[in-house]
Amino acid sequence: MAAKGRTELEVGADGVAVITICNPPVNSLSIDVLYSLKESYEEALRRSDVKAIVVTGKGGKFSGGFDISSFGDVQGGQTTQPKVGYISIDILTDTLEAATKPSVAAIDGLALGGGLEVAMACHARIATPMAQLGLPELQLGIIPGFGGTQRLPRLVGLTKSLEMMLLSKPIKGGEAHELGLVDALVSPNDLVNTARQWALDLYELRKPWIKSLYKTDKLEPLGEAREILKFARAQAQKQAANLHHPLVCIDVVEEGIVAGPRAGLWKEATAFQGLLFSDTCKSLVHVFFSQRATSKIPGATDLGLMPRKISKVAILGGGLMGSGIATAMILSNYPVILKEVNEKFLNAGIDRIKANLQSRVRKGKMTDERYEKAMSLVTGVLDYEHFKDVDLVIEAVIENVKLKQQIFSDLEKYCPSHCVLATNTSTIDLNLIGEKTKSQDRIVGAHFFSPAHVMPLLEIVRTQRTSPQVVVDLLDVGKKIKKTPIVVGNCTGFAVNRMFFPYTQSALFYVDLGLDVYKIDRACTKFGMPMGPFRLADLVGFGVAVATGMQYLESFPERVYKSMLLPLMMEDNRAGEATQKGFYKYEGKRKATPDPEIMKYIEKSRGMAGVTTDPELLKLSEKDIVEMVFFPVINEACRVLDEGIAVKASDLDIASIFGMGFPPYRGGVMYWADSIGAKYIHGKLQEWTKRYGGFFKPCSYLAERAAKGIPLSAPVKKVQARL
Ligand SMILES: C[C@H](O)CC(=O)SCCNC(=O)CCNC(=O)[C@H](O)C(C)(C)COP(=O)(O)OP(=O)(O)OC[C@H]1O[C@@H](n2cnc3c(N)ncnc32)[C@H](O)[C@@H]1OP(=O)(O)O
Repeated sequence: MAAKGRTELEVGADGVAVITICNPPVNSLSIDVLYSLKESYEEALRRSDVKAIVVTGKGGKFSGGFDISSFGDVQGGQTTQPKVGYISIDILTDTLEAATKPSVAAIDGLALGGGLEVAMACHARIATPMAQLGLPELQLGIIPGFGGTQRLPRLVGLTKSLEMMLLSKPIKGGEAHELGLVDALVSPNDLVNTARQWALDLYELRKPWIKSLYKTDKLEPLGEAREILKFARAQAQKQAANLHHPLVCIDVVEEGIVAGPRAGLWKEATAFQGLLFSDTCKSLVHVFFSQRATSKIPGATDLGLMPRKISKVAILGGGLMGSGIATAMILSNYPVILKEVNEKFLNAGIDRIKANLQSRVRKGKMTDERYEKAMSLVTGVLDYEHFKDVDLVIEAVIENVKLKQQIFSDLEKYCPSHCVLATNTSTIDLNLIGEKTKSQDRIVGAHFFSPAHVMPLLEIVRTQRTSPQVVVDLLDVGKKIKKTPIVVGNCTGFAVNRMFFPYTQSALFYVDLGLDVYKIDRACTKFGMPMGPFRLADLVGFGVAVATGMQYLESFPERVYKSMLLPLMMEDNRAGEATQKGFYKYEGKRKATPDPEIMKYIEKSRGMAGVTTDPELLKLSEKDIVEMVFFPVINEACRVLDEGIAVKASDLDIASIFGMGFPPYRGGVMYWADSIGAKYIHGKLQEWTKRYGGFFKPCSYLAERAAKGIPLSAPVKKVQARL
């Protein structure tokens, strides 16, 4: 089998051996690369014409870390792994760091995970200002495994190193220099030459020859270190109580501080090995590759089309969504025309954009200068005069079909013929919106999630007539504004909202049957959702929830539960967080407090539904509740796949994580479903159908796969995808 990457060794007349990591696209450290690194080092150490060593990466990237694509093979036992500690101790510590010749890492682009760990085993590091350095392993469910838990605290101190590891947050070259992680900052053109000179300076002892593993000056005294570790443990528990590996990371760091770095390295190597086989790691690696796969769209991105240049964007509507979308655009330097119907609404829209940006300034994420520059990209208008040279329009007005139809026929008149015409509707069929135009080939959905400048998902909706070029254009804009796109087909609710509609629906149903609102929310948050269905309904607002419900009722009447609870509460101006009261009370800073008063609405709703409460429901465990809320979501996700609305199951995993906050460490809704098994889910849905009725009826896709033992995520063959 051909080697997966290698290193190259080149010895200069100055006596410096430059070892270059070559494994495109990100110079990941496959086992082949690591063995080759060891061989190159051994050769450099052997050769009498080599005085010192520089390690760098090909093509302006040091290394993106250990080869994640090999994790699957390792977990499945398809490849034999080196013995525990071989890479971190035998290669990086006892070959690189303990070498009799000094080495310097020359870092441009990425030095992530194993990449940074290799660099930290060198005796000095030179970086460019734009280089990104970090240990993001925890986002893959593992811990740094090549000595990072030991060397990073010794180079930047405990507090900063824990922050970088626990938040998987890389830093730029400049900050790394200030912290002492890198020794000098230079331009990319000077990088290798400066590193060569530095290596020779080390060789000549003109500069100190430092082994990071044995540095102690940055480490806090033991008492203080214990306090920092205690605080980190509490924070890790608070942020993700279901996750074990952040605590393992802290334990391993502690071991190095208490028992010495060599003991720390051993503990790290053993823990790394164990975590590599955990369900959390498997799920998070699935998420990593699924996220990258969302922008590979059959029939669009495989046609060799290049995205067209989008120089100017127009947004219609300066409400919550429109202003959020405008904010996302200007943050990525797109000039934006914001159109409203009158001066008052326009000013309110501009003020919202200002408020979005000011909040970033307050949090220290944006300078005043950058704020001014971003705001200068927005032009507020009341007519279509400025639309003659726009390349992309995003309509974000209220969900009214007639209004949208009018707008799209106006857009056809005023925008140039190449302009992409996008709508941010969250539910309305795109064919209906474009019905009065002849521009169906350039009409597309650009469904953002609120707040649009924060939420990472962009649902791109394609009708049967939308041209592949338009999809490619929008994918490119999505990438530039740093969104994760999923491309889906056209139907009421599209993929994301449709899949998650049963989340609230089933919850409302169980409340009528006697289950407690807060118990349901608690079970869902313990499972890992950012909020339960009732807290979510409060956040979205009952008005929106009811309006969306009406759309579903029209399209899928057989599986909409007509609860009266929301309309009843709305009658008393109890419509969610915006009215300070919904299922919770809101006082002060968005703190949600349970409110016993809701019982009177629940009792009335139960009476109107004519249902008797089911005492069996009161005995349910949290696991049962989670199943009862999520299995209908899985059922709908299966329909979405079966109908070809989504291309692949992993897109729905990403949609559930980035659109709804489904816990990534469970791999997304379909991945989680397969971990439970179609047969079990089908059996439960059938049982509830008998007991409670048609809302739970398993769809044919689910029934068939359960019967045949086929995973729900296995590719859909029989239907022609609607894309
Ligand atoms: C023992 C050690 O401690 C363990 C480790 O090192 S674990 C690995 C730690 N490293 C990481 O977590 C970094 C993961 N990668 C990333 O965050 C991002 O890919 C990046 C910042 C490096 C680049 O981002 P970006 O430029 O947007 O490109 P992106 O599309 O993500 O990646 C480009 C390609 O490289 C692949 N890739 C990125 N990092 C990789 C890695 N570490 N291993 C294998 N493939 C990798 C991606 O899958 C993608 O492949 P594709 O083109 O076939 O889809």
